[in-house]
Amino acid sequence: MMPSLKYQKGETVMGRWPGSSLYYEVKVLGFDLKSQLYTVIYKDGTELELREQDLKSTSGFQARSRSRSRSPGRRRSRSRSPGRTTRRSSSRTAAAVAAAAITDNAASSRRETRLRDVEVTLSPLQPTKTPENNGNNRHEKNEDKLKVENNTANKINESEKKVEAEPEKIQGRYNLRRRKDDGDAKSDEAKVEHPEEKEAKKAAGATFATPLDFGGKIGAYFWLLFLPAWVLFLVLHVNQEDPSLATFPPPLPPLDVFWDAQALSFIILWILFQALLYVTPVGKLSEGMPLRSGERLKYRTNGFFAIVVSAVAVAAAVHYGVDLTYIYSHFLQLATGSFLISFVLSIFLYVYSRYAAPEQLALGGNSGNVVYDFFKGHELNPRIKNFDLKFFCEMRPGLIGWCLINFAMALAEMKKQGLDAPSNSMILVNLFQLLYVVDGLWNEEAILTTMDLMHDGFGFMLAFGDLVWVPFTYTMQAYYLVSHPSPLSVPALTAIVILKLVGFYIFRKSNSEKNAFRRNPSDPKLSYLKTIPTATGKSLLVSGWWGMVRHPNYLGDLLMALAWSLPCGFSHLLPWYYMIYFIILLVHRDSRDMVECRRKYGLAWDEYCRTVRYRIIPHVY
Ligand SMILES: NC(=O)C1=CN([C@@H]2O[C@H](COP(=O)(O)OP(=O)(O)OC[C@H]3O[C@@H](n4cnc5c(N)ncnc54)[C@H](OP(=O)(O)O)[C@@H]3O)[C@@H](O)[C@H]2O)C=CC1
Ligand SMILES: CC(C)=CCC[C@@H](C)[C@H]1CC=C2C3=C(CC[C@@]21C)[C@@]1(C)CC[C@H](O)C(C)(C)[C@@H]1CC3
Repeated sequence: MMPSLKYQKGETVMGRWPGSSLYYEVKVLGFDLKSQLYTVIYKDGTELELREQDLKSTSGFQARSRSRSRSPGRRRSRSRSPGRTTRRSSSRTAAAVAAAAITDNAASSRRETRLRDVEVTLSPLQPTKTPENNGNNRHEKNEDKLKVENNTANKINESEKKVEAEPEKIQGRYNLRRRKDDGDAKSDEAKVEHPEEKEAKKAAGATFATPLDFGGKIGAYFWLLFLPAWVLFLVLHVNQEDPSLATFPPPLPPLDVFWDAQALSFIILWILFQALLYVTPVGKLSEGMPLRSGERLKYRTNGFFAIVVSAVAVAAAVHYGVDLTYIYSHFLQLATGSFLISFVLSIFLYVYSRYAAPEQLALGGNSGNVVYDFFKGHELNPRIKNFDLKFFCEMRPGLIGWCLINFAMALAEMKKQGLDAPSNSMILVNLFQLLYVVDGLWNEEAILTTMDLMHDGFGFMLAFGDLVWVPFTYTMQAYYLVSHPSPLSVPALTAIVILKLVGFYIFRKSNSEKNAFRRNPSDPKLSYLKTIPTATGKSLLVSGWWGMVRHPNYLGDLLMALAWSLPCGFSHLLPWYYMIYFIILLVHRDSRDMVECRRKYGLAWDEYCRTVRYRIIPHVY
């Protein structure tokens, strides 16, 4: 029993879908005094947390005529209603709706049919205007007040073929979030929000979290210590004459060897140089995916410009006598300097996030545990004015620095081995990884639809990953080749190049296909693709690359990783480190994504998984 509460445990009431005015039948499971939120469960088993204002007694609802609900005008107004969301529950609720959407549909064998061009048809009910309704949600008077029977809610009506319409219209029909063209989000919010709602929202944002990853709170301590230790191990290990497991662990140098003020200042200069290029008003301003608030951030996607200018600057420096092999000889000190910067940045990010609005926090980094949130990233998109720290760090200093380090290793190899030109293996590693980075920067906009940008907060994991892990461990193959020549026969070289190109083709095509689809689902160029609609407004691709396996981009990436290690031969495990790490990383990312998508899309995701059975490698995994 929950005394003196409006709704009691076990009671069946109507719960609002945050961001819309749709109501679903839910059962009250509990009430959290601290956050002042009710935990409710939908008929499909999805749990979420709602504020009292978003719950209504069932008696206040009555059935609405079907024809009214289907009128395009009404549909439009519904999709455009202000997204006064309960942040804490929005994504789980979306899953609930998605689940409802597919319930009636799951049994039918839609897999063989063309899955695109289907319409989500709601069977809504309208609440009568009871004093309770009016009292709790005054601002809703002008909204459609709808109740949807949970188990019959969003029928996939195959008979009603949706005409290939302009994207606006299609999004208007499905997208239940606030859209940019609905006007200024903040002013709308201001119109409808009451002080007590603000408080509830604050609480919602402050306490909601998705399930903990990476071993939870204890895991966060572990990773905080393990990741820097592992980089240190690799750097010391690769520096040995014999980097085999027989010389494990590598000897630890005296502490003063780690520190070099000059190395630190070079790193700072490099980051500032990249920051300068980032803010240069050259290149496109791209829009990110809609945030929970419905807002879309703008990003300066001038990465290709940045790498071209950086290459010119590096070439000029070499021309004027700068010895880039400094990077090889001071690798440890440069790594230490980068680590310090990433650590200080992470502390800044965490402190900065304490001043962020609840809706700006990352759901996955909002556990309430300082260490976990520090590690995972508390704020989703920390920005200083328009300078997006996560986007910048992920795409610029580390990524372009990776190519710079590889180039320096090629020069170091020539110097150390007395060569006039780098070895074939070194050229392959340099060109392959350069292609990877240049491609990432050329298609920089595509990163806006990846997990890191959409879901992961910016904290130690990514700051360290971007500034230390990428430049100082992804360069292991090139570093290894400096003192461990690995000659390649022509057939071996040809086979490796083919492998790289096949991997690259799969990687690029699949990433571009998803990115194009997410940006404009009704792009005529994608009209041949089959999709599963979900009630969140987004559809899932079930043919093309994303119909082959659930992560075709990971498959391409893994083939490329193999092509990066093969030129180093099989004498040591060290150059295979990236391949091994990458398998672990991508399998874990795939699992994280499965959990996230299951939560977002509910049964529609299960339907996708039934249709596309393999995760990364067709018929294997
Ligand atoms: N070199 C490196 O160190 C690393 C490279 N990468 C590479 O970065 C790229 C991005 O990877 P990552 O961010 O992990 O994941 P994805 O780019 O694959 O993004 C996953 C998201 O795509 C959407 N999605 C999933 N399935 C479908 C579908 N069937 N139809 C439409 N949309 C779908 C979902 O988001 P929603 O539905 O919300 O849009 C899902 O959350 C990959 O190529 C990966 O290989 C990644 C990590 C490290
Ligand atoms: C163990 C640990 C510290 C994990 C951090 C993981 C990060 C190193 C990676 C997470 C996702 C990444 C991506 C790229 C680099 C590595 C990180 C930051 C990426 C920028 C590489 C270039 C690609 O073209 C890409 C843009 C698709 C890719 C995006 C994901």
